[in-house]
Amino acid sequence: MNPSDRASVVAGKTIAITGGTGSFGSTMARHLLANGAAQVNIFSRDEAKQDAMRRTLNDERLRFYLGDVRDPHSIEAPLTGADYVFHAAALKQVPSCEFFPRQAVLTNVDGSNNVIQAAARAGVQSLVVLSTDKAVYPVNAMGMSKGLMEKTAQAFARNNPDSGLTVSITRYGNVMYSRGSVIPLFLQQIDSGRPLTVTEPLMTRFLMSLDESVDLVWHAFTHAQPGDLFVKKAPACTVETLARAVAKLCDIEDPTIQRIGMRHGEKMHETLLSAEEMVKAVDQGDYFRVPLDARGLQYEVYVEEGDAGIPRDTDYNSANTHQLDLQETVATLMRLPEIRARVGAA
Ligand SMILES: O=c1ccn([C@@H]2O[C@H](COP(=O)(O)OP(=O)(O)O[C@H]3O[C@H](CO)[C@@H](O)[C@H](O)[C@H]3O)[C@@H](O)[C@H]2O)c(=O)[nH]1
Repeated sequence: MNPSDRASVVAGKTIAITGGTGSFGSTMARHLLANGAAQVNIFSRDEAKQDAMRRTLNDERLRFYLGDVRDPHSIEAPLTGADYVFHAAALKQVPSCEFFPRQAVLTNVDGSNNVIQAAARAGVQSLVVLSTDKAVYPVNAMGMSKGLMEKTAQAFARNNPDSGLTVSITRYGNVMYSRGSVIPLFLQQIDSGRPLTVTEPLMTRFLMSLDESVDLVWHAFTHAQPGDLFVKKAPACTVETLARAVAKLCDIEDPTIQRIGMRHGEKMHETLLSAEEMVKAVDQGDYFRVPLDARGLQYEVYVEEGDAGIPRDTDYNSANTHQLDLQETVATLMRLPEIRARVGAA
């Protein structure tokens, strides 16, 4: 989609973003304002971040709402009059959700359901909920709660075919340089002369930039049918390659690597689409779209009339996607503004 198409979609519209002060939310807000949105409602729990965003963006089309997705009343005001909603509010840290799984359920499952119900009541046209590769074949509480959020969104679409609300889902992998993630950690370790802590050298992760995650959400909300799920195709690399690439950018050819082992709830490889989803996935070039399974519970009808094929494809994971080598990983990192600023490139 080119920039003028984006403008035609959001010009004059009101858009609400839950978790709007996070890195996704604030980047999306900038895009929406630049494309002529009439109003952008930022909903989050963090008054200090809201104040900082108000000062930094300094745009009277921004409205700020304090609240928590766990509190259904607090969501009503920012969704009233909204045409589109992006639901990014979540508990996202894998280790903390392992220690407090009930908190993950309250925010990621119940809170997301509150957002979906409030959006339907408010007459919102399109709601995109943000999920993660960790929701597929989940092994940790964060991924399990995000998986249930996806099921809640799909069930809403299946159970409310006459609703004016289109709910869709985007899943993405690791967003490079996101707060608390491994790339800024490796840079800190280099700065303080410490070894680079690598969990398992051969562990792989999909790599995406923040801009690519925003592109995916744009793609979803301009192409979605109710209940659709979208992923963006992405390359991956091993964490050892990532560590060596970050070191190389700092002119260190042979960094000291300390192996620390897997953390709570981690997987060796992440999966963006399960084998079962790959069977149904529509290849849209840079994206896969997985349509809603809109069947009811009377499966015999579908076996006689429909496709009784058994899922037989393989999943789309961070070990079978394109693997970036050291040079490619360096080049990928160099596309990030934070890295370019750091190494003094133009
Ligand atoms: O000291 C460290 C810390 C992490 N890692 C590895 O680096 C990779 C990335 O780790 P991290 O940046 O902490 O991200 P993840 O734990 O993979 O989770 C991130 O990526 C998810 C998408 O997969 C998001 O949903 C989460 O919110 C986000 O924290 C993983 O393989 C880790 O094992 C290391 O090697 N050394």
